[in-house]
Amino acid sequence: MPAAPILVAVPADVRDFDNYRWHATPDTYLKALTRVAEALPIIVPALSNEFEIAVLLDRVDGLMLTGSASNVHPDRYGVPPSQAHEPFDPDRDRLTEALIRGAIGKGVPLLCICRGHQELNVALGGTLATEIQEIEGRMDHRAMPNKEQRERFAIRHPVSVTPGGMLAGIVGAHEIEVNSVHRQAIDRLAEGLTVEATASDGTIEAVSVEGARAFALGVQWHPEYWAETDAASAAIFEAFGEACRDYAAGRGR
Ligand SMILES: N[C@@H](CCC(=O)NCCCC(=O)O)C(=O)O
Repeated sequence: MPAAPILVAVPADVRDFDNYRWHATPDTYLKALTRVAEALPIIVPALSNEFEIAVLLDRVDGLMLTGSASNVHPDRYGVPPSQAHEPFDPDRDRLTEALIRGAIGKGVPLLCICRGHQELNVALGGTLATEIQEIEGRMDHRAMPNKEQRERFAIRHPVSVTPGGMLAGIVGAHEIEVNSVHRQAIDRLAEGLTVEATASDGTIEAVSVEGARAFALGVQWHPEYWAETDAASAAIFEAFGEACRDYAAGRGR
């Protein structure tokens, strides 16, 4: 880790355990940021009514959204909520929507993973499909239930990377193997997003923000899980770290 590392904001999930309400984020994302992007992660509590988003964004060099078992509340994309959409984390939804819009507006580098990729689409006006494994022609993108993390993240499938796109430039391949731990996916793509990768069943696996002033990428899979061992996963975190360093240098940090 450099002496003056870049600072990357990581919005927290809200979880209740041990008789407390926690604002927390999984360690895999934090280690991928420190070890591969060479960034210092700053976990941001999902208390967006307690501070100014703009003040936070003024102080960080990047924003990374993690995956989570919770789903974006369907009210945010105009679909009536049902049990199939649960569980929810409304405080995270409120925080991430404001951060995504603020980061894109300001040109802060943005990496959105799994739930984060779905949040990016919703924040820009798109919608999500739920329980996609029940839709005719779609694959099962869920992890095996009740297994250890090593086994849950072991199931891979290929994704086709859009030739000439931002992701292709990062991973240097037309096809990569990705892990898959989700049951929702982008349904209507938000205006302003470009598809960067798709699965063979048509699932949108990666997007970028058209005309973004900095790195702005969403991936439906989990590069953080293999960031130290898989070339494509490492390349995504390295490129994000580089973009954050460029952004920091551009504003004299
Ligand atoms: N909840 C959404 C997002 C999926 C996601 O972010 N998965 C990360 C891992 C969650 C886990 O470990 O269970 C969906 O299911 O599509």
